Amino acid sequence: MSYLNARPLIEGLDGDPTLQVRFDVPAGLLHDLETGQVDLALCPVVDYFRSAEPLVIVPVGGIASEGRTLTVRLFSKTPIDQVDVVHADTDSHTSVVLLQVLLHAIHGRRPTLIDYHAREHVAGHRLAESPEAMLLIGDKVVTDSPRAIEYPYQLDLGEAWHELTDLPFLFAVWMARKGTDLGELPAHLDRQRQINARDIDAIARRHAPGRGWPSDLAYDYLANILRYSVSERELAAVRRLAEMANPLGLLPNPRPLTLAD
Ligand SMILES: C=C(O[C@@H]1C=C(C(=O)O)C=C[C@H]1O)C(=O)O
Repeated sequence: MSYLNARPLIEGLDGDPTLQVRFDVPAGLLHDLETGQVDLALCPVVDYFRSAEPLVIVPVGGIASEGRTLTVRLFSKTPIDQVDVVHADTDSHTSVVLLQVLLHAIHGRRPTLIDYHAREHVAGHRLAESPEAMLLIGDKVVTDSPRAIEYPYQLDLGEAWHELTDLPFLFAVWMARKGTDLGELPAHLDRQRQINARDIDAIARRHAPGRGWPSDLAYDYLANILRYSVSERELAAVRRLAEMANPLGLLPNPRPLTLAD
């Protein structure tokens, strides 16, 4: 996964001669996992329910927040309870489902969603069309943030989820195809995450400038806003999301969560 928020899980792995690491936006990862091009991917959690191949969750690391995320946000020109069309970032799988679940649960709304190639439109401030409402995820929310004067109504999806459910939210987690022999890899990833947790300041300073993040904000984001370990509460959030999304027809295959052994 190519965003800054994956570095606390990835740092140290991409220089490891025993591993081959590939980077893509979240929505690109499932394909590589399904087609066997990679053994393990930090997939959006909804991919677990959508994959053509049965997957297992490898709960040694994920991207989660307990409350606000900073980078998963709906930007709107109209009040959130009146939004009826949303341009949704095609980098995302999970947040597109989460947004629909939240708007339905909080405001009783079922907006129409339109695919939005946000990286092309937003990056470089080429906001040619300027949609009425748009869901954006990842680094671009900070580095190419839409102007508050144009988008005065904003919703942080992690915060709205926490207010609704009192749970953290898990956006992405390591997944593998069921039956893949991962050997020592899960233990290795678990260890690396723990090593990186002691080094977040250096990780933020190393990766912020190249991505256009202010270093202090990158540190706050990685150290205080997001979390990377996966406990029973994060898994409970995935189950709750699936329960809420299923009646809306968003996750037609509500499989029980299978964890890698
Ligand atoms: C917090 C974030 O979580 C992300 C959101 C994802 C999604 O919506 O599918 C997938 C992976 C995570 O990186 C973010 O990238 O802003």
